Amino acid sequence: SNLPLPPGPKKLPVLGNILDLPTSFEWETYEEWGKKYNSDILHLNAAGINLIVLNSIKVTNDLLDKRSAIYSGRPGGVMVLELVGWNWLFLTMGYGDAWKERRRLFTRHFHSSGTSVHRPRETLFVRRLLAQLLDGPSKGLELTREMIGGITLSLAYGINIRPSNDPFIELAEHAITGLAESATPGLFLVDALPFLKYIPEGIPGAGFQKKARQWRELQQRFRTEPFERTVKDMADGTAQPSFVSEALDALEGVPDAKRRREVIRDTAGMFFAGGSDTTVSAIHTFILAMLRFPEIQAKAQEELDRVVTASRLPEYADEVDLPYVSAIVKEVLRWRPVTPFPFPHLLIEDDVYDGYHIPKGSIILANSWAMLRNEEDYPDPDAFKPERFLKDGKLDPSVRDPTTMAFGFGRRECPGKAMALASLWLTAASILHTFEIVKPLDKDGNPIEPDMKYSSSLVCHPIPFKCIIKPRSQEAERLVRAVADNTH
Ligand code: HEM
Repeated sequence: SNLPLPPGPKKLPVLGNILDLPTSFEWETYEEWGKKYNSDILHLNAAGINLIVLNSIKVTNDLLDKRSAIYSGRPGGVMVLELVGWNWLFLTMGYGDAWKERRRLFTRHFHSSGTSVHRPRETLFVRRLLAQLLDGPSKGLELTREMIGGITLSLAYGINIRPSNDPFIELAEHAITGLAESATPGLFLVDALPFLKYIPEGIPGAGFQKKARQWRELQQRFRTEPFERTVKDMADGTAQPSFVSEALDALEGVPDAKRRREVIRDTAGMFFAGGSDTTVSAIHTFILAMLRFPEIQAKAQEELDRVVTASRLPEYADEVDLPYVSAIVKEVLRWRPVTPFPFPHLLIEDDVYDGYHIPKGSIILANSWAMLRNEEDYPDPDAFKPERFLKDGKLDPSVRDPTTMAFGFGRRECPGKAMALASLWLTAASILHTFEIVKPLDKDGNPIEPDMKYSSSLVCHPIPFKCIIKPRSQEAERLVRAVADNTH
């Protein structure tokens, strides 16, 4: 093409920008570069690989949404993922038939009966969480992580998850730690240096080889063990309804059943792989924000007391009458995005945009972090301010909804969005209604302030912090125990 590439930092021969590329909190550097080069679309080159960074909602919508037929690939042959063997997750698959088949299977499960598939199970697990918090007020972070793991595994496999130390949750957690680490955006650059692949394990600096071997073993167990358990439970007649049981039932008499069974097995893995760490990150940010801003917590509790009253727990049907709680959920997703850089897309054909040539094979990085903090839509973006979404006591539809950016874009948009929002909303409403989130005290009786730091990875988490989640009143404690007794 005779057209120029989008602007970006000066490139060295062969290496391109590889020496300039940030390896942590990349989204912040790319936002700064956007300002420096006065462009919402940037071009970088990592030793021959074209990277296109999109820093605004307009450019991202124009390309990833409106031209999604050519912007929905995934960078193939990501070496680290291949080494660990995660290519069976459809999150990592290119835009082709294998991806389409799995994505269709996944979404059909939720579309057929909508929210009734996941909400009852989410309600059960959230209520169980409340009872567990009574006995472990300082274990909020661990208990919410186990709860989300339980919801995703239960919906995928119908396995009866133990309230704590469940072996399937532990296996899945360990396996996904490997995925999260190996999929960190900076590590994509290892692909630009393919010789790293051949360095023997013992050599210093090649530690990732050894890690990759351990991660591979866990990945293989995660792929098969929970699925085989459901198959066994179905044979014994003890299986609870789940994605796997319903999809396998529908296979009766279908040709090609062996291959399809493998497709079902691998699609089921996406529930935990896509839905666990992400939703946990959002819930932990919610807890952190409530700890840091007690006045916002109190306002939400005032709303809950008025609408739900102390005699019962919040339910999904209350959502429309609890705009402040809903605004908190939106602000959680905006203020500290779970995936500041969603999983990269790949452009599968040459394209032209705004007078720029965008080469086929470019890796597209949509900077959700920059979009969710743009000052035009969200003045004073650093502040945690649920009020920005409200007008006259209602959600204000004229304020851009962060959920249109927090869950990715185009045909690759997160298919678990509704489930994630439901889990997050009910957890937030239920904890706020019955508990108070407070800072623990040090030995001198002073409150321990959370340091508000975050990890830099594909899925970002607050660095673990201390908090106490204690019942708001004896009445609240009695209510939680009574409901828990009825749920078991
Ligand atoms: C707060 C929670 C969540 C957030 C922030 C989140 C965010 C994302 C993002 C940003 C993507 C990439 C989109 C893109 O490429 O443009 C994605 C993909 C995906 N998510 Fe989620 N997600 C969440 C929860 C869930 C849940 C609960 C599930 C399943 C039960 C799930 C399943 C998936 C799957 C299967 C994909 C791959 C889609 C594809 O490549 O076609 N996610 N998610």
